[in-house]
This record gives sequence, C-alpha cells and structure tokens, in this order.
Amino acid sequence: MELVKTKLDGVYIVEPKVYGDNRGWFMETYSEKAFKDAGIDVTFVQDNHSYSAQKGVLRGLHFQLNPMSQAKLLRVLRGTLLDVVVDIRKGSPTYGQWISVELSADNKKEIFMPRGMAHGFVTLTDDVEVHYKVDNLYAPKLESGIIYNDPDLKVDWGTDKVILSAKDTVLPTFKECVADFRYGEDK
Ligand SMILES: Cc1cn([C@H]2C[C@H](O)[C@@H](COP(=O)(O)OP(=O)(O)O[C@H]3O[C@H](C)C(=O)[C@H](O)[C@H]3O)O2)c(=O)[nH]c1=O
Repeated sequence: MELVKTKLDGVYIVEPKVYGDNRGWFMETYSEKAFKDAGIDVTFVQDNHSYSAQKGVLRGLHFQLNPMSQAKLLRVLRGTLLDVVVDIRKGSPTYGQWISVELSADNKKEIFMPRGMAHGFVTLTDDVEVHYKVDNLYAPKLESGIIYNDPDLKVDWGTDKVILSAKDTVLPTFKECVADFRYGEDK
C-alpha cells in the first residue's frame, strides 16, 4: 500500500495495492509495517462500521476531547462519499485548514488522520457503508464537534442539501470549540 501525504501534517491518503485475478481481487487494507515505515506510530483498539441510507447524509464534524482523542483509518465499503478532515491542533501550520477527498468502494482509497482533527463526511450516493479503525475507545462524555457549515472554516461540502442527526444540528462553532489539541502532541 502507498501512503500519500496531504497538506495537513500527519493526514495521509492510503492507496492499497489491489491484486486482481479471474475470481475478482484482493487487497491489504491496513499494515502495521507500512504505517511504521511511514513513521506513523498508532495502535488501533476499536473498529466502527456505519451505514447511511441516502445521498446527502452528513456526519460531522466530530472529535473526542483529550485524553480520548482518536486517530482514524477510514475506508468505504459501499457507495461514495466526500470525506473532510480539519486541522484543529493549536500551533499547527495548517490550524483551521481542511482537506476533502472522494472515497468510494470503487476507488478503494482510505484516509488516515492523527489525533487532533475534526472529521466528517457527506454521502454522494445512497447506501453508503463506512468502516474505520480508531486508536481510542468510544467516550461519549468526551464527544465534541464543530457545526458542519462553520462560517470561519468555510468547508466546501459540495452541497447544502444535507441530512443531519439532531445532535449535529446544534454543534458549536469553531470559535466556541473547546478542544485543547496541540500540534506535535497528537500521539
Ligand atoms: C461513534 C460511536 C457511536 N456509538 C453509538 C452512539 C449512538 O447511539 C450511535 C450513533 O452515534 P453517532 O450519531 O455519534 O454516529 P456518527 O454520527 O456516525 O458519529 C461518527 O461520525 C464521524 C464520521 C466520526 O468521525 C466519528 O467516528 C463519529 O462521531 O452509535 C458507539 O456505540 N460507539 C462509537 O464509537
């Protein structure tokens, strides 16, 4: 697999090597060695799997507060989505900046983000299934986030027709964000 750097330090697009044959295909979707060779020191402790029924479902922007901040390795098993990662590590040269990447069952691309990021995605098709590994357990009392259409972050989701959970409609703004992530401490 190839890990491709992005403009956000520590965030990589992962491009698995796909081995096709007369039966179909095979690929490794995570390799501890490939990540260590890229200088990424992460130990995943939980796998998540979500299904979004309709195009336009937007989950995010989410993160867990310290000490339960989560690094994530995400891939799409069915359908297509636009994945968004926002750097909210104080002291980062890209603090407050975001990237977006189209991930799909077809392109088989994955995204890795270290701790200290706000994360979300909007589905571009119906019937989207997402699988992701995280390096800290679910901590509901430490869940937080930033409203998806924050006026300072100006994330371009490509649509304004979105389907949100009730919780996501009342997330704080970036200015109100209480996260205390610091660049270089995202281990
Ligand atoms: C995240 C999580 C949720 N849950 C339970 C809690 C709720 O009863 C139900 C749905 O949770 P929520 O609405 O927070 O799910 P998403 O909106 O998909 O949240 C995720 O959305 C974006 C894409 C993220 O990056 C995060 O991993 C995560 O916040 O699953 C659990 O039991 N364990 C978990 O780790």
